[in-house]
Amino acid sequence: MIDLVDASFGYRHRPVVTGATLAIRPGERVAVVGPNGSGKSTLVKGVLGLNDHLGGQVRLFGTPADRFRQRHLLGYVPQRHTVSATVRATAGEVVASGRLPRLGLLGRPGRADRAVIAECLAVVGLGDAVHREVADLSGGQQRRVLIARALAAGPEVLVMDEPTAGVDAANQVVLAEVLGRLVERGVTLVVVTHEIDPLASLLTRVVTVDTGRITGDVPAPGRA
Ligand SMILES: Nc1ncnc2c1ncn2[C@@H]1O[C@H](COP(=O)(O)OP(=O)(O)OP(=O)(O)O)[C@@H](O)[C@H]1O
Repeated sequence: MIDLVDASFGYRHRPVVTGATLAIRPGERVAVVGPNGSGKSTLVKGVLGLNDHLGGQVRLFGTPADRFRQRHLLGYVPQRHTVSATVRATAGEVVASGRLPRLGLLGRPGRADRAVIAECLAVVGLGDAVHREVADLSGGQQRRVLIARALAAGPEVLVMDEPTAGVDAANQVVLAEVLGRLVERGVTLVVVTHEIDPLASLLTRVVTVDTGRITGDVPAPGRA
């Protein structure tokens, strides 16, 4: 699904991650760990085409990244605690924005799209929040709205940047349950995280990044 060979990524032509070789297969649940500033976000953003690809190969679903057009197959939950306090929108509207890549020429959601949007909110445990303003939701709930938004396009791989950061213990359990439901549906997960423990039962593999390099790639604890 994701295949990097000696790949480098960075910003404004300055490399941050170099020599990254990594293959992620369907059904894997991969944690990306490492110190602050080591390049974890840069690595996953590079896979998603959100920064500069400065060298090496990136293939997505078997296609070189620069020719890959099925972007909806890769969902992304960015590193951000909340949606945005400056945007007034309902949870349903935010999730609908994630459906845009799958809408037809008219760009208006039909009945089937609305059903997908409702289902995505249900998967993240917010089935009753479709008409609620996101600004009125807690930080953990807003994080789950962002996961639902990423799911709305029907991705096969979900890349999440620190989904549990800044979320209290109770909500971490809820988030882990949400991710467990995604795993049951066969979604492949790539999760940048500082906290492996809340996700331990889900993970199959742990990739370590340090000073811009992949320095470790091992089965998750208990899977060796
Ligand atoms: N948009 C950007 N423009 C320029 N440099 C950036 C940008 N984003 C990150 N960097 C730099 O890239 C390096 C790695 O940052 P990155 O966010 O990938 O690390 P990280 O491992 O995800 O860190 P954290 O755990 O703190 O989120 C840092 O030196 C950072 O300053």
